[in-house]
Amino acid sequence: MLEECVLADSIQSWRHVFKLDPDKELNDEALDAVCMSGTDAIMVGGSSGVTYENTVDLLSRVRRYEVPCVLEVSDLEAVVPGFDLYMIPMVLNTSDSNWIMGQHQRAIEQFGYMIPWDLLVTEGYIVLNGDSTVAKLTSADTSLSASAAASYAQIADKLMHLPIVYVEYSGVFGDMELVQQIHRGMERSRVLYGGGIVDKSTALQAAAVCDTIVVGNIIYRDLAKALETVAVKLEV
Ligand SMILES: CC(C)=CCC/C(C)=C/CC/C(C)=C/CC/C(C)=C/CC/C(C)=C/CC/C(C)=C/CC/C(C)=C/COP(=O)(O)OP(=O)(O)O
Ligand SMILES: O=P(O)(O)OC[C@@H](O)CO
Ligand SMILES: [Mg+2]
Repeated sequence: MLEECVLADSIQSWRHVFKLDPDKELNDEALDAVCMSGTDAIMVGGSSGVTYENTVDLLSRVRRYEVPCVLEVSDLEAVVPGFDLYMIPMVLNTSDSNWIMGQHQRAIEQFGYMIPWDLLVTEGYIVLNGDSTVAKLTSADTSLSASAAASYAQIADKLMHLPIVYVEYSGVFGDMELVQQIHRGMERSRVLYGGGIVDKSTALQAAAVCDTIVVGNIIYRDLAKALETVAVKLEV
């Protein structure tokens, strides 16, 4: 568990994050390897099939370890108390305001005084894999040029002062030149990159052009390869 005074600031030092999906099975041995890997944080989240029950279950299992554990909120029904931080996505490249601030407005109205504001960290999402669940769910405009994507990132950084720009290619390895162009334009926002990191090589390529890499699906497909990606903490 993180000390309260460093909670939201701690994201500034993250180089590597494992994203665990409550809707997917991971046995105790695999979870032990992930939590003891040296990763900077475990992010719990998914864009479908996330429930209160499977989120509580995963949190309680990760809590056996010292590693920070944060919830990426994708469904209000699955907001569980007890995480170190709550990451709040706002999708920048959609014209559906529901995913920019509609859900957020309803969440704030519903949770009201219960919201631990100091624990909330907003992520400006730029969703770029048109085949991903998250792109379909949010009707994201994924056919962006590098300069268009970089402009969205600048809105997050310079107009909205968001702490995080999340370049989301969930499921495929993205365009590293585009990610680099986004990263070069940032003054304050930290750039998280996720999508198709499947081994040390892809991890190193992504880590070279962003601040923090996020490794997801490969955990469930080839754990040894997933664990290789933590090497970016030493090599970049
Ligand atoms: C007491 C206590 C703990 C109070 C809680 C305080 C709190 C957190 C209050 C809520 C405040 C708030 C403003 C909440 C926002 C609510 C909400 C639902 C916002 C919408 C977020 C959003 C834009 C969701 C869209 C989907 C998305 C971007 C999900 C992120 C995760 C992601 C991309 C997963 C990867 O998905 P993918 O690989 O494509 O698909 P699979 O899951 O199938 O693999
Ligand atoms: O599952 P992958 O493709 O590793 O993507 C990680 C993360 O960005 C998903 O939200
Ligand atoms: Mg996924």
